[in-house]
Amino acid sequence: MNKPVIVALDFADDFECINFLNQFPKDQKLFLKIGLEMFCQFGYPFVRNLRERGYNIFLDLKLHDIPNTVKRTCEMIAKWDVQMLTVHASGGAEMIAAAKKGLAGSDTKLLAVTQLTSLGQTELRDELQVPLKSQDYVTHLAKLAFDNKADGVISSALEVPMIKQATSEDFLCVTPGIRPKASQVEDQKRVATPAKAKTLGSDAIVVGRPITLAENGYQAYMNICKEWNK
Ligand SMILES: O=c1ccn([C@@H]2O[C@H](COP(=O)(O)O)[C@@H](O)[C@H]2O)c(=O)[nH]1
Repeated sequence: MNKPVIVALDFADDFECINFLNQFPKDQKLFLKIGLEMFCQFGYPFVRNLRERGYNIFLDLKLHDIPNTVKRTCEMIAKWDVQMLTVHASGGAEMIAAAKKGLAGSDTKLLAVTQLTSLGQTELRDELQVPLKSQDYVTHLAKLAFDNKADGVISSALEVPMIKQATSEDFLCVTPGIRPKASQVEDQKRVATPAKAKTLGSDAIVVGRPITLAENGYQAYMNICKEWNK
């Protein structure tokens, strides 16, 4: 897989989303992330519609439930021909393994979310009561995901070298929390620029608001691609 810039489609309505996509040239091969906001409103027909238009799809549902429920959900999603799906690594070894079993026979990559990029060291310690350093916690969850046959993880770009060292160079590190130098950080805590993510070895970056809220979304996307592909 080429190292893609994945655009997070966090829109309140599908009309706004399609208008956004119409800014891009027809032959632009886009990798799109559908998250909870759009999936809860528009469901599978929306996913199918975008697949039929030729887009690659990262379905970011962050599943987190008992193993049987996650497995049965993954069996359904396995029929949807999406390229990536997320579960929470903190759901545990059995749940991650069950998700992978559910996806058997499909080409969907299973990615486990480690520590959300909106959580920093303070939140980890004071709110979640995890006594580890953020990088160690992320690496621990990544190792759990690797040992239970996930294809990769979601982390910040900052942890990628440690994750690759603890798992394998081929273990996918897909990194949100990407902020080009000039943009606001908003609710993200562990952030990196596209250039920094590339240097650190991310396999794909996920970018939402710096593109979707830009005055010219296409130009913002192209600027990020230029920095990422340099
Ligand atoms: O740890 C995580 C896991 C998922 N996300 C998702 O990525 C995008 C980021 O959007 P921005 O607007 O670029 O902040 C968003 O859809 C999140 O749900 C994440 O940010 N961090």
